[in-house]
Amino acid sequence: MRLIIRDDPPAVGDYIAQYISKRINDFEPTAEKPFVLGLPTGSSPIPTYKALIALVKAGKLSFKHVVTFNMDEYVGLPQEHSESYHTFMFREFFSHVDIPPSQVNILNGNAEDLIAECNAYEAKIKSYGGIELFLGGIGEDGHIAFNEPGSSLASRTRIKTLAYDTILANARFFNNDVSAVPRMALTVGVQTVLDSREVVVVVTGLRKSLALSKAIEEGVNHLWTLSALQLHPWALIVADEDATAELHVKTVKYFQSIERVQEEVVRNQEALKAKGRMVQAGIAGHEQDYQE
Ligand SMILES: N[C@@H]1[C@@H](O)[C@H](O)[C@@H](COP(=O)(O)O)O[C@@H]1O
Repeated sequence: MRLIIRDDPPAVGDYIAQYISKRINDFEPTAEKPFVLGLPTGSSPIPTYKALIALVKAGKLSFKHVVTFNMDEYVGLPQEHSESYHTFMFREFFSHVDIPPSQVNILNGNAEDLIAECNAYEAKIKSYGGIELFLGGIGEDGHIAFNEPGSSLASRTRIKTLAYDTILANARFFNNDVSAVPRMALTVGVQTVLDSREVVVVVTGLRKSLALSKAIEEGVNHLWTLSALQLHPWALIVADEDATAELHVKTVKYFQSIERVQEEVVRNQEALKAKGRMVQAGIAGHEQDYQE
């Protein structure tokens, strides 16, 4: 796992957008071989979405051959409701980039058969050969997607009852009316996230600091579902300074030293590539990056 620390949410957003952009561009997606991207909602990814939109507008990135799968959706909230994750995604991101709407996948929380909807979602992800990169956020209780404390770490897409903490936290999007927050959601499982080839998680703000320390400084634990990332071979958390408040100085220093080494490795790899050796050795793109 790697942890990158930046000063504030906009700097976190810029870092992640550059990172995702590089991944997509290196992948060279086509209609036959699209880049499959998992996406979250919430306020934390908004700076990333803004920075990705800017890259598209600058002609440096295209979503034409990207297929997306969103993490979750409320159950029973009309799709056109201002706080449905469907509305959120089009408002904050999809309407501003060149992705064909037919390549956007979001769980239908109003499906007649919710279990069939979840199973079909898993099957559709599989039909694309899995998710290349899953971007995620976390709740204050360390949940990823809507995998609330106590969720099975082997879980897949399913119906979830929201934890009281999450209902309270999300009431801010419903005029602070707790009774207006849906009680259930459809969500990808922890295992669905772990199955993707790469996971990138944005963690910003002081209110996420306890969850971050629980997830990376303690053991894998179903009460802090983000901690399952410790089992992933290619996981990256990008946090702002505020979110690191509960971490040990030693932890922060360790990850900062990794970042320095990583920069050096990437520089060396790029120098080698420039000399044409990488191509001969058959090493290209994704594999050349440094991983802890
Ligand atoms: N289901 C979503 C999560 O995917 C998201 O990570 C979390 C945090 O939201 P925010 O970024 O607004 O703190 O909110 C909801 O619970």
